[in-house]
Amino acid sequence: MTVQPRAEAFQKNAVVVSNLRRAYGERSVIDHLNLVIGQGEFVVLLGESGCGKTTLLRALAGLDPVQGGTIEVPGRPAVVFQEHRLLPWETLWRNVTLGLTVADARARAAAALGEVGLGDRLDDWPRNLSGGQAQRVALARALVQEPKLLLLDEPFAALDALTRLRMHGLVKDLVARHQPGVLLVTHDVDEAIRLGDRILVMRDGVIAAEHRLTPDQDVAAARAELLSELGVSVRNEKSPSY
Ligand SMILES: Nc1ncnc2c1ncn2[C@@H]1O[C@H](COP(=O)(O)OP(=O)(O)OP(=O)(O)O)[C@@H](O)[C@H]1O
Repeated sequence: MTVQPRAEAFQKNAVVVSNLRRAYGERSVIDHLNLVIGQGEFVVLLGESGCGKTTLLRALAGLDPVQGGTIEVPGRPAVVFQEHRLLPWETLWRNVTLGLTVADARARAAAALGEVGLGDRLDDWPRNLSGGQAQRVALARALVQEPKLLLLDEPFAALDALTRLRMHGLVKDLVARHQPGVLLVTHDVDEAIRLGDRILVMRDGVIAAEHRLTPDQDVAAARAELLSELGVSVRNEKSPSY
């Protein structure tokens, strides 16, 4: 279990999770988990299938009840899922501002869609979008809420490799501009290294390891270490066997 330095917990707009417990019946899936996400910090949660990543994300989103501990989130988090979850009967700009009660909704949607490169598609329909474009609309819909916490549950997993790389660049830019705290759930070690300021390796409902990445990071070494923590054997650092 990783306990963050106390100083971080007092940072403005930080997300603070203390001693979190989430159980299904008698079975604990998350047990005494502690986590701090600073404003503008990009945290990646990496872990094998079934270790509790989505459970943690859903608890942070306020979608599920918890059985112990506390979660402090500034404002209402925005979530982007693996599927875009756009409403097919609404135009793109209406999808982006659905649930927002603001007078200038169309202008806000135009700005958000502009930021994801779809400023000329306001009146288009979800059915006319590629997978990557639909995920960009989902991102615009999240960012238009100006969240202090952005939760990303494998939003790039269904995209082809090239589109995924482009989305990484876009998300990195958007986060730098808007400065929400981010928690990204992924299985993809390279995605974690590319995007994260900090990578948390989750195992059996707790954070088993933590890596803070620096710009001059030795990527091959970080990848080898993460794969080993995930229990994946590698033949050598340059050609991981996954
Ligand atoms: N509604 C539920 N009822 C009972 N058990 C559940 C429920 N949802 C999840 N679980 C269990 O909780 C554990 C963690 O699930 P979770 O979906 O958080 O894992 P994950 O790390 O996100 O996995 P994946 O990477 O495959 O999505 C699993 O053992 C799963 O079977």
